[in-house]
Amino acid sequence: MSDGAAGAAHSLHHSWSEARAAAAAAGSPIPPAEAPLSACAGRALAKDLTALTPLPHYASSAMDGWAVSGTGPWILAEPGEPLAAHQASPIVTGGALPAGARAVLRREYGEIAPDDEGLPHLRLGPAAPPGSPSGGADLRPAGEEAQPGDVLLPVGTELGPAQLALAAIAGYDELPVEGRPLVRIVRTGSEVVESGMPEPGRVRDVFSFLIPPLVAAYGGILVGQQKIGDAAEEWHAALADDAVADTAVEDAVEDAVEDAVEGSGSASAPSQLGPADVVITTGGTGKGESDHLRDVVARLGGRLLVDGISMRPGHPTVLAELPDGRFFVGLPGNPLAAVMGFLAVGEPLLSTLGGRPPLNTVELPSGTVFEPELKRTRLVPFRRMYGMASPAGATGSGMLRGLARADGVMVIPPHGVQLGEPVQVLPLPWGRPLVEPAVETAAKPKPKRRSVSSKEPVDWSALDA
Ligand SMILES: Nc1nc2c(c(=O)[nH]1)N[C@H]1C(S)=C(S)[C@@H](COP(=O)(O)OP(=O)(O)OC[C@H]3O[C@@H](n4cnc5c(N)ncnc54)[C@H](O)[C@@H]3O)O[C@H]1N2
Ligand code: MOO
Repeated sequence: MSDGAAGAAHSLHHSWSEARAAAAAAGSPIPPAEAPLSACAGRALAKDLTALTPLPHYASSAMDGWAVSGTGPWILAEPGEPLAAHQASPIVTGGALPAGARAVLRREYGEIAPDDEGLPHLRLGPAAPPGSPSGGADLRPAGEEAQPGDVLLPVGTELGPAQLALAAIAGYDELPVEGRPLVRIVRTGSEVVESGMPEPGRVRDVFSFLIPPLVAAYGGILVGQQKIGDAAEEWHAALADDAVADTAVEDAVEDAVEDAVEGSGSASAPSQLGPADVVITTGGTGKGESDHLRDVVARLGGRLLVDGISMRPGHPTVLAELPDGRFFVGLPGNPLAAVMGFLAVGEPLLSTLGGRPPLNTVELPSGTVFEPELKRTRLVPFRRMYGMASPAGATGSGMLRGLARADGVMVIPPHGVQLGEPVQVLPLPWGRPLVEPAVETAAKPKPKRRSVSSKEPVDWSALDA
């Protein structure tokens, strides 16, 4: 460890609330930017999305059949050629209407038969409704959905599948979206294995499952994951941002953004290196020989903002800032400690960078007594039972059973908590809601009985009442 880092470490030991405040104040919201459509899922539009052209942008057929002009019988013209009166040409659903077409005759309503001179012509078949096709039948006029300049989606709209589909059909390849932090995860530890039941001394990786959903829940976009061992040079190579100037790597990152968005929160997240606003490391926060985080921060000219938090578990958590503007969030290797470290500094940092307020605690009555434990906040996974927060059990720093059944995390102050006393709690993104959803008590008005005309669509909504 360098002198500078060691010197800073002592004075940077924060309380739980100081650490959260320091992380929230460390950065400022990332400005809006254009992003490829494939990287926009879950993000909010930074400007109104307007129609660039009429929607649809050309007049087309809504049915397979013939585009026709005037009344039948019709002389057959080549597909796509302009039609004069009493001419028709074959057309498929979605096909561009030829100039002069006034309607579409569905395939099942027409038949091709020889005329008096033995030439094939189109006439109405026996199944055709009388008078068909009426003018405009089975056409999709250009601009029937929107005119150029119409607002398709207002600023602030969260982009989901339907909104992205609308943007795509309106011809957009990129959208202006709210700024969101790009996040890279570097998992460390030569003892960590990725599959199977490891031998003693080795451990199965948990962070590829735990961290990506936390990143996504608090507004980060995962752009890459990497696993390294314990060598100092490996750490340095992984955390130095040499990759930024490398266009091949930038391409890889673009692919990674797409993969991360498609499989958001999945364990099969990409493993490419790439530029990121925030790098989250796991393990190596201790002061052992294989713990290099603080050294690398010092070597890269960075500054420790938080170096240890008076909390349990997760006390060795680190937050650092680099001269290139990146942040490092150093999470302890113990699984539960890492989640708590993430809640302490990762969540407020990502929320701020994404332009959102940090997560708020809510109050629940404590289902048990916590004796005082001076100078240390305890973070305890709990289950909501009968409206109270009850510790989930098996909540040691290296354990996961408690977390696996928890709805949220109790923030126990150093002076302890009495049974039934309100305690601050934080939600977990995968937990049940911490507050019971309000029960709807107002009686719904009884739907009026009315006769249903066979021509009107039937309103089945009364069945939902
Ligand atoms: N002498 C001291 N030793 C330790 C202290 C201390 O104050 N003095 N603090 C302890 C506390 S508290 C914690 S928390 C850990 C922090 O450890 P590190 O962040 O340095 O992490 P590692 O030593 O690399 O690993 C700790 C533990 O976590 C397991 N691990 C690591 N990565 C993974 C992973 N991807 N999936 C599952 N488990 C993982 C690793 O095998 C170790 O068992 O330090 C204490 N020691
Ligand atoms: O702070 Mo450690 O996180 O208790 O195991």
